[in-house]
Amino acid sequence: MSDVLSDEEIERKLPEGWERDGEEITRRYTFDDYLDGIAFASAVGEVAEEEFHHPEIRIDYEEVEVRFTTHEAGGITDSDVRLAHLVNDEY
Ligand SMILES: C[C@H](O)[C@H](O)[C@H]1CNC2=NC(N)=NC(=O)C2=N1
Repeated sequence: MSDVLSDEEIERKLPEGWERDGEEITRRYTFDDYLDGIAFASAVGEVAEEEFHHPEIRIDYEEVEVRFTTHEAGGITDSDVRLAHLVNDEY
């Protein structure tokens, strides 16, 4: 099981555009077209399933919010950081 990161490690490891919110890391992605957001969310789901580490995804008009935490560890781990980088690569 991944170990929960310290506050300092989290701040140091946050990928571009991501921020900490309690025991989660999160980023909002914006789109010119609603269906582009839908396609992005689907791509995020594919990555999550491939990596077996799943985010909370909120789809709004022209915006998609992605949130990661490691449920099994009860906090933010390197798995969350790794997936956040992979999600950035889908944007
Ligand atoms: C039972 C547990 O949910 C699974 O082992 C996997 C699936 N996807 C997961 N996703 C996230 N974000 N955290 C987990 O701890 C996790 N665990």
